[in-house]
Amino acid sequence: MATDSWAQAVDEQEAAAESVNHGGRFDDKAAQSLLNKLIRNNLVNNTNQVEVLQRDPNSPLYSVKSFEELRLKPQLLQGVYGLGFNRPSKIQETALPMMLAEPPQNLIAQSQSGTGKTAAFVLAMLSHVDPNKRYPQCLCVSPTYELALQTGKVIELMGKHYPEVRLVYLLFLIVIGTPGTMLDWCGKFKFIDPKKIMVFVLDEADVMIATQGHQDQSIRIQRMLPKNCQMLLFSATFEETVWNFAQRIVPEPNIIKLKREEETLDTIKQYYVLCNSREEKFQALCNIYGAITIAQAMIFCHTRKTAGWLAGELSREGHQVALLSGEMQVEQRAAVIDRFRDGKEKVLVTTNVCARGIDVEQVSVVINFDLPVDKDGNPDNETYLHRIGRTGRFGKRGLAINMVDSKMSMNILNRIQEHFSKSAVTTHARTHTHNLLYTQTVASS
Ligand SMILES: Nc1ncnc2c1ncn2[C@@H]1O[C@H](COP(=O)(O)OP(=O)(O)OP(=O)(O)O)[C@@H](O)[C@H]1O
Repeated sequence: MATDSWAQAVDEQEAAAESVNHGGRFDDKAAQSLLNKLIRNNLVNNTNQVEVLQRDPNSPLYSVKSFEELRLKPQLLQGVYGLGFNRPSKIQETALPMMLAEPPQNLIAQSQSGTGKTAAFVLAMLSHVDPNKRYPQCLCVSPTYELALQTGKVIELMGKHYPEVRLVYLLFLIVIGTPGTMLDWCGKFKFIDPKKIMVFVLDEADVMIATQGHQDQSIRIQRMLPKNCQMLLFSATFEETVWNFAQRIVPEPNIIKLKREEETLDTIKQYYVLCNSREEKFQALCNIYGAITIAQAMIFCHTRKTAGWLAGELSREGHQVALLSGEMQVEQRAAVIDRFRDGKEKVLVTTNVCARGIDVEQVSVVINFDLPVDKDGNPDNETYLHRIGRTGRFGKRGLAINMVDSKMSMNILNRIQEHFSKSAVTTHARTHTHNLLYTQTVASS
C-alpha cells in the first residue's frame, strides 16, 4: 500500500478511537465493534514499510549503507539477499563493522524488538567461523530451547551458500543452546573445548543476566573461554542493573544503547480493554476472536495454570487454539511453535516462555490477557516490551491489546506507560502518535 493511503488508514483508525472516546463509557457492542474495526484495519493494511522506514533517520530500520559496504563475505551476501534483505537495519549497519573489525571487539548492543539483532550476530558468527577447522568455534547462548532452534534455522538459511561446509556441519562449528546444556557440553561432557571458542554470544542478554540460574551458568561458561574470545551481548531491553553487570563481565565493550523513549516501536499501536473480572476478559476475547484470527495472534497469560484454563475455555467455545507453556516437553513445544509458524493454528496461548525473540512474521495482534508483573507484583516493563514485540516485526504494523480487570491492573498499566514516558491522552492520539496507549474503553460491563 502506498504511504499516503497507509497514513490515511492510520488517521481513520485513530479518529475512530477518538470519536468513540468522546462519548465516555460504551456498551459492549459499540466497544466490540470498535475493536473489531481497529484490528481489521490494522490487518488489512499490515504491509511492511521497510523501504520507507529505511530512509527515515528516526526509524530503527534506517540505513545509509548497503550490505556490500559492510564487507560481508560473498557467500554471506548471497545468503542475505536470498532471504530477501535489501538493506541493513540501523543495528546491523552499526554493529556489524564493530563485530567484524580486526582485532575482534566486544559489544553490548540494544535495539528494538524485531529490528534484526539475530541476523546481525548470526552474520558475525558466520563471518568468523573457519570451515577448515573441525571443531566448534562459536557459542550462542539463548534463554529458551525454542529460541535456540530458531537461531539455528537462521544460521542454516544465511549459511547455505558456504560451498565448503554441509549445513549439519555448520551447526557443529557454531553451537547454540540454553545455558545449562551449554555448560554441560563445555564442562561435564566435554563435547566442546571452550578454549577454542572465538565468539561468544549472549542472546536476550538481559534475561540471562537477570535470571539467577542462567546468570551463574553464563558466567561459568564465560570463565572457561580464552581471554581473546569476542563477547557479544544483545537484547531489546536492558535494565540499569543489567547494564552495570553486562559492563562488568564484558571487558572493554563497544556499547550501543537506546534512550528510554526509543525503546518502543511506533508501528505497534497499543490499546486496553476494561473489564471487571477474568470471566469478562474471556468474554471480551471471544467477542473479538473473529477479528484476531484474520491473521495470527499471541495471547499472554501470567501463569501456566491460567494459560491452560484459557486455552481450554476457548476450545470449549469452538475456537481452535494452540497452547505453549513451560511444563511441556521441549519436543512438544517445538512442534507447537512449528505448527503456529506454518499458520496451522492462528492463535497461540502462552506464558512468558514465548515472550522473547520468537519471530513469526504474521503475528499482527498480541493480547496481554494478564499484564506482565514480576514476582513482587510490580510492573515488568521489559517483559511488556518483549511481549508486544512479537508483533510489528521489521517494519510491519502491529496491535497490542491489554486486558485490564481491576484497579490494580489499571495501576500496573499506568506505571508501564509512565516507565516508557508516554502520555495516555486519547484525544491527542491523532497528533501524538507516540502515545503508548490510547485510553480507550473498548469493552465495558
Ligand atoms: N536487513 C533486513 N531486511 C529485511 N528483513 C530483515 C532484515 N534483518 C532482519 N530481517 C527480518 O526481520 C525479522 C526480525 O529480525 P530478528 O528476529 O533478527 O529481530 P530481533 O531484533 O532479533 O528481534 P527480537 O528483539 O524479538 O529478538 C526476521 O523475520 C528477519 O528475517
